[in-house]
Amino acid sequence: MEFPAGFLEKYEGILGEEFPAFKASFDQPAESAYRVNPLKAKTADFPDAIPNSRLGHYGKVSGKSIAHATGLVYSQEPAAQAVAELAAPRPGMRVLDLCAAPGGKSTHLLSFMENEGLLISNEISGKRSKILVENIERFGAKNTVVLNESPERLSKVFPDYFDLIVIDAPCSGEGMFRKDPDAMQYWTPDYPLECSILQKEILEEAMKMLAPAGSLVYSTCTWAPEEDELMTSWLLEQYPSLEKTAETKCWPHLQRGEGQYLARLKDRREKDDRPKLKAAKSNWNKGQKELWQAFEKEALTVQLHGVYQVFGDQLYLLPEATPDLGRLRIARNGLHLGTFKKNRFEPSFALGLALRPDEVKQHVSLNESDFARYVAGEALPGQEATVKGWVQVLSEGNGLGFAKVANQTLKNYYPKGLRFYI
Ligand SMILES: C[S@@+](CC[C@H](N)C(=O)[O-])C[C@H]1O[C@@H](n2cnc3c(N)ncnc32)[C@H](O)[C@@H]1O
Repeated sequence: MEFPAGFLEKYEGILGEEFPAFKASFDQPAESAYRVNPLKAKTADFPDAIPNSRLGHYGKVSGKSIAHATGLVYSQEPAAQAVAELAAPRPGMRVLDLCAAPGGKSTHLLSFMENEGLLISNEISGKRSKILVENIERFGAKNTVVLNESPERLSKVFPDYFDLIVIDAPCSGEGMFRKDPDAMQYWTPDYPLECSILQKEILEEAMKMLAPAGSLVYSTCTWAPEEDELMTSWLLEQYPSLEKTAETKCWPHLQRGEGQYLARLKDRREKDDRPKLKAAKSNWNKGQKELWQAFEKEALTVQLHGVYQVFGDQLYLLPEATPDLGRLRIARNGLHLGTFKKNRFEPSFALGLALRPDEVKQHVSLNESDFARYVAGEALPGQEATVKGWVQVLSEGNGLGFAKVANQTLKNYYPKGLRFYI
């Protein structure tokens, strides 16, 4: 592997005797892994569990597999899995993932939250926030708002608000060099210092949003001390109420995985009354409420609770305690429930991914060959005569959207932008 000038010399100085093993690790293939999603109703036996990880397994999953399409698995290399494993929020917490796309840490955080509390998953880049939404939806999140904002604008809306903030910072990316050699193109000896300046700006805004007694988890996928240990020291100096409660660095010559640094800092201020933020409010009209309730009664076995908001003809459900998001740029206003059509309601694909089968009255289960036809957008004739109207489509026991059955044919609602051929 060709490294940028100055990179090997830097790590020879830092690692000393360990350096030859570090250098040799780049001759090995990058390590692949994935996590299993505990929010899904039906799981499976996956081999090769990662030691000391609650959800991780070594190995590759195909993006065209049923497990991937239904959100049962999420590909993430092993070292990156250490971040949310350390953060591990409890259900009911207010959590912010400030630099979230494409969603590796956010979906892992969700795995610990049991769909209770609130996750604000934020991504500054508009394009990347769309991929984040897709991944959050596939995961089946019911308690997540995706924002497309700068840290500065967020900190004005959420002062002292979050119990846990994860900052998986934009960084010099040295830990990705083996997996993605293109990541080397930006590296110069000064690049880590340049990244550290941006990281300080992001951390300053994050600290304005940390609730008293909250925790901040800071991570990078680089080994550069300027962005890792020195950044944590800077935080401890700037914010005397913080205490370091964990710090780890992952090296490819010492463990199976790529590069990662992570630190957890706990705020020692007394837990007192936080500023009360204005709550988000339902904004639907009577007719819209009736159309949703008619659908709920016809198709679901449960009633959904939260704040119902309509944008244009789209209906969303926010967790009960969501604050008013004001003028923030919203990429996903909670769970997308569906679309108001003339005198009827059409459920969304996201709702069919998020609901467990026992929350829906009718289902159509796809075998492997029907799955291939369904994700390619085909209608599926030959359904049972007793099945009519909205059904949740299941594959290997997990939801894969809603579809409508009429005249024994399943009409395909699989989103056009997600269709693929196997
Ligand atoms: C390391 S990546 C995040 C990876 C993500 N946490 C995951 O696990 O999938 C860092 C993210 O920070 C975003 N970013 C870049 N500049 C930023 C800034 N000034 N403030 C906040 N986020 C920024 C990038 O767009 C990128 O998506």
